[in-house]
Order: sequence, then structure tokens, then C-alpha cells
Amino acid sequence: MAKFLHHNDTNTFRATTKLTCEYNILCKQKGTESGRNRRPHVNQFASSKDITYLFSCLTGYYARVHGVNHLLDAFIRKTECHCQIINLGAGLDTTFWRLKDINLMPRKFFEVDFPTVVARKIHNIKTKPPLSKPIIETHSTDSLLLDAHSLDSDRYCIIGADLRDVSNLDEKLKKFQLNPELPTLLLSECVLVYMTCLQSSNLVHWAAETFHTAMFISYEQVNMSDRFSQVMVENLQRRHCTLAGLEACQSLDSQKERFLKTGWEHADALDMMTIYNMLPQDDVARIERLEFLDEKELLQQLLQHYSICWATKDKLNLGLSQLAF
Ligand SMILES: C[S@@+](CC[C@H](N)C(=O)[O-])C[C@H]1O[C@@H](n2cnc3c(N)ncnc32)[C@H](O)[C@@H]1O
Repeated sequence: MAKFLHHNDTNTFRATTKLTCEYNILCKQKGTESGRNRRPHVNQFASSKDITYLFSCLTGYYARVHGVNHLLDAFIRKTECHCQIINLGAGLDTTFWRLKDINLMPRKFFEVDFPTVVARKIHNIKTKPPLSKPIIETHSTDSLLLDAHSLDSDRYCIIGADLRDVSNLDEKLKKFQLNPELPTLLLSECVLVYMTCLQSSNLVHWAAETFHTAMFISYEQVNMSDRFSQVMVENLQRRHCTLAGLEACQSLDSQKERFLKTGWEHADALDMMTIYNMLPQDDVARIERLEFLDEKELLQQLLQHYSICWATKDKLNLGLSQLAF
């Protein structure tokens, strides 16, 4: 684990950030159970089941970051960077900074989340030069809009909005120079499942109507009708986390249907176990060694219950439907 945390590859960094949330939750649970306030070291977890769970999550995050980045980078390359990205429900995601680091910047990168989340992120950007510097470096004019609930520069923009209110979302994005004529990548990771299926279908439909050449990448749960998924849902409910859109997560087909019924021309979906098996195997072996992952059953179950679904429409005939794993 320590070796993994110190590995300086940006994918791993992002995976680690996401894992930290999971680790904190587990620590909190352990802290409460043992009546201690201090956070236990990973070695102090009581049962090897916890550790297996933690390392399985870490490997799952690794697969997710690699999988999503694979499609995202392929889209930007296909459009030769003449494109825009909208990360819906971006949270504290750091993709903009990764793309700047590898010199694969779209014309503009938009992020949308609830105003409270956006305010927290803007505060972080304002107070941390490694985050603010790339935004300033890629901004050419004097005026950089920055207030508590939005940030707008030439290449990066964060907007506070509720994704369930599509007309308000559309209005805000256009105010910040969203260009419907540009090839557009929309990304949602663990976001659509928090809305009802009607609300997520409205969002996905708005995207299909607004952009003539676009790709939508959605990462979230799948195969949510067995015993394992029931336990997953119960665990989330215990953390006051309700998944209102589970109906679309029944199968890979139901994931694709949401797009095919709302104006997208092509949709594909794979579960994360399949994607994990397609990742470069030397890298997979390295990660498994770092994580001491000798018990793979839980990992396989977790990976079988997450998927990446991607949909395209392609008026400019860029060949977007060929983007795959
Ligand atoms: C599980 S987090 C995922 C964050 C990010 N996509 C990632 O992968 O790191 C879900 C995010 O979606 C946001 N979200 C959920 N429902 C939303 C809505 N209706 N409007 C705006 N943001 C929403 C949450 O605030 C949260 O930041």
C-alpha cells in the first residue's frame, strides 16, 4: 500500500485520491467501533476481509481510471484537440490537470457539480498554486472570472448547477461559451445513478440534442439484481447514500438503452472485469504485487458490478463509433 501511494503516475494518483475516501470511511467505521478517535494504520484493521476489501477497491479504482482515460484520451486524439469536455458531477476530479501535464488539452474543459461542491473546489484551486498555475498559464486575457460558485478561464471552467435541471444547465454552460458546434465529450463517473432514470434520460437526451458530434462516457454500477448488489446497496444506504437510478443499472443492455432511446446513434458497454482483463497485463501484475492481492474473488465480484458505457453520434464522420477498448 505504501509503495503504491508513493508511485508517481497520475492515473495512480487519481485512483489513490478516490481510494482515500474509501479508506476514510473504513477508518471511521473502525474508529467508532473501537471507541478510538485516532485513525488506525492499515495494518491495524481487525480482519483480513477488510484489507482484502480495501485492496480490491484500490484495484477497481485503478481499472476505472485506466478505462475511462483510455476512451477520453482516444476521443481527444481523434479530434486533434479540437473539442470540448464536460465533466458532469465532476466532484474533486483532476482530469484537467492530467491533460495539461500530458499536453492533450481540449479547447475548453467544463466541470459541473452542486454549488457547494464547486465552492470547495474553487477554494482549493485558489489556495494551492499547483492547481491554480496551470489555469493561469492557459489563460490569455486579463479577465478571469472567479467567484465563490464559478470559475471561468479560457480553457477551464467550473459551474455550480443541478444536473436535474437541464434548461438551467444549458443556460449556464452557454453563458460560459460552450460551443455546440465543437465535438464534445461528456463524462459522468458515478453520477447518473444518483438521479431517477427519468432525470438521467433527460440529461442524456439534452446532450444528444445539443451536440451533433459527441461522445458520452458513463461509469457506474451494473448487474444490480443479485445478492452481491443487494449488499452493496444496503451498505450505501447505511451511509445515507440512496441510488435513485438503479433501474438503468440492471444490465449492460439497460445501460446502453438509456442512450439509444434518447437520440444517440451508437452505444457500447463493458463490465469492469472485462476491461480489467484487457489492460496491459504487465501493469496489472505490478499493481497486484503492490497491493498484495492474492485473494481475487472479491475483486472479481466488485469488477463484475461496475461498467463503462459509451455512446456516440458523429455528424462530422470522425469515426467516433470505432473508439473502443
Ligand atoms: C460519487 S461522486 C463522483 C465524483 C467524480 N465524478 C469522480 O468520479 O471522482 C458523485 C458526484 O456527483 C455530484 N452530483 C450528484 N448528483 C448531482 C446533481 N443532481 N447535480 C450536480 N451534481 C451532482 C455529487 O455532488 C458528487 O460530486
